Amino acid sequence: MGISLGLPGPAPTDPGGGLLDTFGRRATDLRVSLTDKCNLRCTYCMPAEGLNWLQKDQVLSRAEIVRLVRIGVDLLGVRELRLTGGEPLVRADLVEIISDLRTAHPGLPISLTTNGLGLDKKAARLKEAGLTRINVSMDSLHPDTFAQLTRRPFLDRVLRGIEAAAEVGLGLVKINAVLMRGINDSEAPDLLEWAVSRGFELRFIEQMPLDADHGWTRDGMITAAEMRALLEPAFVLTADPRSRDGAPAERWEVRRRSAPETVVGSVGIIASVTEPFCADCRRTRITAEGKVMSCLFSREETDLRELLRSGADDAAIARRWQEAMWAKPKAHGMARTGLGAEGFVQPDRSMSAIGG
Ligand SMILES: Nc1nc2c(ncn2[C@@H]2O[C@H](COP(=O)(O)OP(=O)(O)OP(=O)(O)O)[C@@H](O)[C@H]2O)c(=O)[nH]1
Ligand SMILES: C[S@@+](CC[C@H](N)C(=O)[O-])C[C@H]1O[C@@H](n2cnc3c(N)ncnc32)[C@H](O)[C@@H]1O
Ligand code: SF4
Ligand code: SF4
Repeated sequence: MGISLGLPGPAPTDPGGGLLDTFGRRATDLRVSLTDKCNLRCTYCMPAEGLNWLQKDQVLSRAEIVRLVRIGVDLLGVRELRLTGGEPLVRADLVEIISDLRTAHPGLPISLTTNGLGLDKKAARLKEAGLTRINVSMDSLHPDTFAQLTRRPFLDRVLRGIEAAAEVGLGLVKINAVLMRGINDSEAPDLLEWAVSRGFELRFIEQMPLDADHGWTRDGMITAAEMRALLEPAFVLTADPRSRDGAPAERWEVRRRSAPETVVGSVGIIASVTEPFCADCRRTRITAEGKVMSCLFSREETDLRELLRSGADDAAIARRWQEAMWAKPKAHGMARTGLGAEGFVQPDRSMSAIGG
């Protein structure tokens, strides 16, 4: 695939141009999906029966991942790396991949987004291999609600994983919770109390239309404004003075209403639907099978695996990556923001198959 028709001129081809798009944004934050497989079936992401998993040889190998990251960092201005999936912990060579990446890039921030299953056994090795930080997804502290949302009864195992990550010092542990109406929305204050009392940074996430079941509706989702209202009876939230710096999460300082003089932590709200942050988007994604997706909602994908496997040199791969990013849509895969609005088409890929 080349440059989209109608773009103002060709993509910059000197590597110094970085991963620039036609709206002047430069991607410096690389998200690599290590696998499409997962051991949970979250209702807002996967269908109950799972998906047609990629064959082993369709998935990027350890060496291919390391090479792509090196091209991103050394030639294209990537400054931060996130490993995700699917569920990255199901990848047997995860520790080795991180270790290779750390050896190649001693100063690169490398973080992992995971559902936490099996993290209790791997946290120490991940830290030793050079992982900088970790985000763990956990939507509920009630076993039944957790099982309803993930279709698996594994809350205890996730909690053990979070504890282990904190114990080995995997940076500031962030917890991701998608709020779903009538399921876990009433739990928002309890989740926040749990997180601040343990020193974790909780982030509430607006549900996006990226579920394989296509069950998302604009009216059904919990908005950022509702999230803040849900927290208000128990907490005072004030804008966090730290710079947002292109992050999806808008951060708020948290004080308990019962003791409003003390800041007890911070909470993030990720409002991809109602308060989008596309104008400052710095992301480039690579799927588990080696396709560049310039936006979570892109309908265009650019294959790098074929180049990797056909002997192309680094410069050719960098150029194809630059072309893909040059064609990045303005917002939400379109020329304007508007998830669920008229003209919006949900991508064929669900969140797990993109790399959330
Ligand atoms: N619209 C949109 N939402 C995103 C994007 N990247 C992540 N998100 C949302 O943000 C949530 C949290 O992502 P994480 O992988 O935990 O990390 P992060 O918030 O990007 O990064 P850190 O705060 O630095 O850890 C995801 O579950 C998505 O719902 C993006 O590029 N676009
Ligand atoms: C796709 S998962 C991949 C990593 C890992 N399996 C996990 O769950 O953390 C990454 C993040 O995407 C979020 N996510 C999945 N589907 C979503 C959706 N439809 N809307 C918003 N966030 C979603 C999950 O809650 C999780 O925090
Ligand atoms: S959100 Fe993460 S844990 Fe849940 S089904 Fe999707 S990939 Fe798996
Ligand atoms: S929807 Fe696309 S443009 Fe908007 S923040 Fe996400 S990846 Fe960036």
